[in-house]
Amino acid sequence: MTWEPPHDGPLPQHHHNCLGCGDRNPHGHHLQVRLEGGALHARHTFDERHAGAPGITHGGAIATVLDDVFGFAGYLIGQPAVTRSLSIDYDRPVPVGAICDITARLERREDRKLFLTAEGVDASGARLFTARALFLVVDLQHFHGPRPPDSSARSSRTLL
Ligand SMILES: CCCCC/C=C\C/C=C\C/C=C\C/C=C\CCCC(=O)SCCNC(=O)CCNC(=O)[C@H](O)C(C)(C)COP(=O)(O)OP(=O)(O)OC[C@H]1O[C@@H](n2cnc3c(N)ncnc32)[C@H](O)[C@@H]1OP(=O)(O)O
Repeated sequence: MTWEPPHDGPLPQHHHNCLGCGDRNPHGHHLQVRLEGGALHARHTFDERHAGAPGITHGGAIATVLDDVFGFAGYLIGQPAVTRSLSIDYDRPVPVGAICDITARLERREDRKLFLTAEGVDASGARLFTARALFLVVDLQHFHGPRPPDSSARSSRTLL
């Protein structure tokens, strides 16, 4: 079967329990990631569950969201890929409850290595954070380790 690049629009979640994008993870961010002109986009609002200092989003929550948005790069190339390295510059505090627009791009590919960049901005366009990541393409065997007991969470609408 020939793989075709996806069209602009919403991309499928990684799987239902994914911490970033899974629709059935009660602790998840429920990200909805879209492809727009070759870039990955997510509009997200962190809430009180994601606070570090009062009213300010925890840096780890931002890292989770960035990692997951980068994880959609697999859809750009038609192969799964996982994080090998993730680096974040936190430029400004991200207020809890404020809209955050995240854009990630695949800058280049070298064999299995995907070099990615991302930026998050607030509603006024001010930069909140930037990030770089190295993802490595893996085969589906990579995911065939121990499985969660609730295998019913998988469906044909998801990859895993
Ligand atoms: C059939 C159709 C499929 C269609 C698929 C479509 C879409 C896919 C969608 C979803 C995929 C599914 C879900 C996952 C996606 C997202 C979830 C969010 C993201 C995550 O949550 S994901 C979990 C966290 N993640 C991990 O759980 C990884 C743990 N880890 C490992 O499993 C191994 O670590 C592995 C396999 C990554 C690599 O292991 P390895 O042994 O194969 O590779 P190695 O380490 O040797 O590195 C290879 C080359 O990278 C160079 N290199 C290494 N580090 C570097 C650095 N920092 N800077 C520059 N270069 C570097 C080396 O120097 C070498 O370079 P060279 O090849 O040139 O020698």
